[in-house]
Amino acid sequence: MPSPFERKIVTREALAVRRAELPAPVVFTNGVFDILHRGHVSYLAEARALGACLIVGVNSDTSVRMLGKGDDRPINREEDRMALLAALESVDWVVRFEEKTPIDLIAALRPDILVKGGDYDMDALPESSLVRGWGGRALAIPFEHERSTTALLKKVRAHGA
Ligand SMILES: Nc1ncnc2c1ncn2[C@@H]1O[C@H](COP(=O)(O)OP(=O)(O)OP(=O)(O)O)[C@@H](O)[C@H]1O
Ligand SMILES: O=P(O)(O)O[C@@H]1O[C@H]([C@H](O)CO)[C@@H](O)[C@H](O)[C@@H]1O
Repeated sequence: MPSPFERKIVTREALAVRRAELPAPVVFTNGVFDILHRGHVSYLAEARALGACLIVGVNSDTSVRMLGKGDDRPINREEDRMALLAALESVDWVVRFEEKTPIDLIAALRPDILVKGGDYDMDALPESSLVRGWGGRALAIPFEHERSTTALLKKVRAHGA
């Protein structure tokens, strides 16, 4: 039987239908979240605190392979990455996207606030212009903890060598 938190995992279509009844401001972020770490959970908590609900767009496995992160990525398959995110208190909804970028998903959900971590220059992202186009905000949350999936994998491989 699925865990209760798995109810947070929904399709783009189902969430778009419910968009009008979501508590505002609606915050949106996206990413691969291949090996969940402290940097992720801290920024997701901060993102949630910016609004009344948080939607996380998650790259499908096919979509991750388009990003060039490495032949062995993702390490964790999409169902697992989405379940871990859904188990977090800060996360209200988890939605998979199949494309290389979350542009179509953002256009379907029209969030009030778009958030990424501090490794992104928001002014350089087409997603930011999209959200700003309907009066929304786009901002990056500065890193509090220097962590990354890539660094963790390097560490694991160095120990295994
Ligand atoms: N250390 C961190 N602190 C805060 N936010 C982070 C951190 N690392 C990543 N993020 C944010 O988390 C989201 C998902 O990032 P991502 O999956 O690329 O994490 P990552 O650990 O950097 O992975 P990879 O090493 O595979 O690129 C992005 O919005 C990114 O800006
Ligand atoms: O986990 P990542 O590498 O932060 O996720 C990517 O973010 C991209 C970003 O929103 C724009 O460069 C996005 O295009 C990509 O699909 C991943 O979600």
